[in-house]
Amino acid sequence: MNKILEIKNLYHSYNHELILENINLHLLEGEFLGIIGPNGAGKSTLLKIIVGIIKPLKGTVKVFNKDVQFLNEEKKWIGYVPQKPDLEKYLPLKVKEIVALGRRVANNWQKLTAYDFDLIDRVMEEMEIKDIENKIYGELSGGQQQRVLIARALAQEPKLLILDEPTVGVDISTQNKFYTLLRNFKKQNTSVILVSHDIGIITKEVDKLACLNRKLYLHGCPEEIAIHGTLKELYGENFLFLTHKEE
Ligand SMILES: Nc1ncnc2c1ncn2[C@@H]1O[C@H](COP(=O)(O)OP(=O)(O)OP(=O)(O)O)[C@@H](O)[C@H]1O
Repeated sequence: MNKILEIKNLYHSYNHELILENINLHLLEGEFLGIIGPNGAGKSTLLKIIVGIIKPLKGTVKVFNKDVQFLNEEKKWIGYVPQKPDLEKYLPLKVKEIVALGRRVANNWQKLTAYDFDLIDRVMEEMEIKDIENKIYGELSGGQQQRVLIARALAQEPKLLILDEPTVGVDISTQNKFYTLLRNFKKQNTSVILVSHDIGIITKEVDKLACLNRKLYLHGCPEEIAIHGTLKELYGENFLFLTHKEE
């Protein structure tokens, strides 16, 4: 199977403080990787490096077998839902216009076709925002905005979908639909990287789990890795709370 992502000996620092240390991981086509770790562990930073927003201090990051800094056309195959999007940018836009932006990236800013419009409608229906398609993004609730951003990424039909805590502020019913959607992606061979604090759900849904706290503690199948000991190491005794007291 094709390698979608390969990270080797990655380091990153902010203001001389090491945030990511010797990270090595890879992702195959159609795989679903979950990343967990406490606040400040470097998860968002790692995603930003994978997307190419931040240049790492050291190490290599290959996406679609190419150095991420040199991606051109391939950039449109990456769908990214950031944790804290730049809201100002979208304020005057309607919901359907933001979702269409995702589609425009994918079709190289050409005139939208019937297929594009159909897809935009479909993802809005899937994320249950069709009824608010004419509302202004900046006037929506946090959870609604999050659904719009997910729909925008889906409209890109990405080969690699990167989600930074996408279900924060989203109600349970939408969360469930969202995870069903992610399972469908797997069938279409889309690779997914999901950062979440919901360890209960993430360990159930993903193929591979990466436990990060500046270093990568574990990277493997959730069933195979000794998650109990690692969570304790990552989170301290509070890990029981994080795992819904199931451990
Ligand atoms: N632009 C920046 N400049 C300086 N420090 C930063 C910057 N971005 C993040 N940091 C710091 O780097 C560390 C890792 O941040 P990051 O957002 O990657 O963590 P995280 O694991 O995503 O955390 P959370 O779970 O709270 O979202 C934190 O200590 C943060 O304060």
